[in-house]
Amino acid sequence: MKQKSIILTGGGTAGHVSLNQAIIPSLVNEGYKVHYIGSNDGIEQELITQSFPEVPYHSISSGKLRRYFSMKNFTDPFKVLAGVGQAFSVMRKVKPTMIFSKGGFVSVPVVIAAKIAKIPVVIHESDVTPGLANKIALPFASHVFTIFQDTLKYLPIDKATCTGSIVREQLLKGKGARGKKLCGFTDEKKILLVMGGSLGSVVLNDSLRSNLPELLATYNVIHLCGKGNVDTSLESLKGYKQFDYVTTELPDILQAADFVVSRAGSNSIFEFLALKKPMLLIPLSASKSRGDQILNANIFERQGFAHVLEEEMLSKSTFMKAINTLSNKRSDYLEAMGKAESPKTPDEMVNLILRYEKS
Ligand SMILES: CC(=O)N[C@H]1[C@@H](OP(=O)(O)OP(=O)(O)OC[C@H]2O[C@@H](n3ccc(=O)[nH]c3=O)[C@H](O)[C@@H]2O)O[C@H](CO)[C@@H](O)[C@@H]1O
Repeated sequence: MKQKSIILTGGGTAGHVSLNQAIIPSLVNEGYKVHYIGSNDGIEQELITQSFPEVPYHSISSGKLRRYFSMKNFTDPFKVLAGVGQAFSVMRKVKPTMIFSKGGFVSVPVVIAAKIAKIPVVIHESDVTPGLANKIALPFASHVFTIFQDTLKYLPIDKATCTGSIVREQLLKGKGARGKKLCGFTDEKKILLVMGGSLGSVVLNDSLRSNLPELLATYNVIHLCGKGNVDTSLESLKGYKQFDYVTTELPDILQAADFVVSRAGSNSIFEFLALKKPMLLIPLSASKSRGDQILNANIFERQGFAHVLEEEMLSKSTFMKAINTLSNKRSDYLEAMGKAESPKTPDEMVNLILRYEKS
């Protein structure tokens, strides 16, 4: 029997790739030949080709979908059109039984091409409110899966299902001792992990660094600061370890951490929840985004998993005060997180997705 193929897409930031990384091993176990369509300059190319060399990566052209005025708004539709053509020819060659899209700009031409090629599309939305790319993709999709229950109210009732979170299995297998060794931490101080999402956050980086002398008196700090944001002048500081972006090291680093300070991208916060890490969330403000992280963060705070500090309220003193709250209420957060639903396994998610493939 001929091996079945499936095409995954999604990118722009790691938040639009994480779930794909999680399900690739399960799809391969199910006997599928997995292909990936992404852009040629997005983070997805590195994440997929480095971890899954057996997955053919097809890069296409795609345009950014902006909510603001830019001259590029006149040229990008042509890039999207070119991307549709490129994605269509990949589909004719690969003949997939379905497309799974995790969103992000690059997924738009892929989903449109799938409609033209009459290939079923399933999409996934991990934030409370659907992102722009997924909103555009929705009419072309057979089904949409969500992590948050609240997302269902923004979607057609007959084609949406909430599955809860899925965390890549590798992240659950870290060793704290290895994480500490990697950072060169030898004393018994608690470890604070600061992570500004997959791209890093200048706001979080600045807040942390302005409080470092005070923080290092009590904590060891691991800082995932984003590509190009390592401050070499701080490299010799005892108890402070910076990385721009980590891949295979992340499970050990997460395991080593006692607390987390983070943006509120949905993949990250569900990973912290799965690993029971009390978290201070500083969501990306509504002035810089559609406000999705604020909604994600508020839901976590209501459930007792997180303390939230709005970006507009962020200062040297509110940052330190929030860290103290996190530390003082650590056992309350752990108790609430202990009662949370466990994430779905990648195998369970794959079984749900494959229900929509072309027979
Ligand atoms: C600026 C922006 O558009 N942010 C969006 C983006 O965030 P972003 O891409 O930051 O997404 P998430 O926080 O959801 O996920 C980040 C992923 O990167 C991984 N990671 C991070 C740092 C690192 O060094 N190594 C590593 O592997 C994390 O484990 C996680 O799986 O997508 C999210 C999910 O749609 C949205 O909620 C965010 O609003």
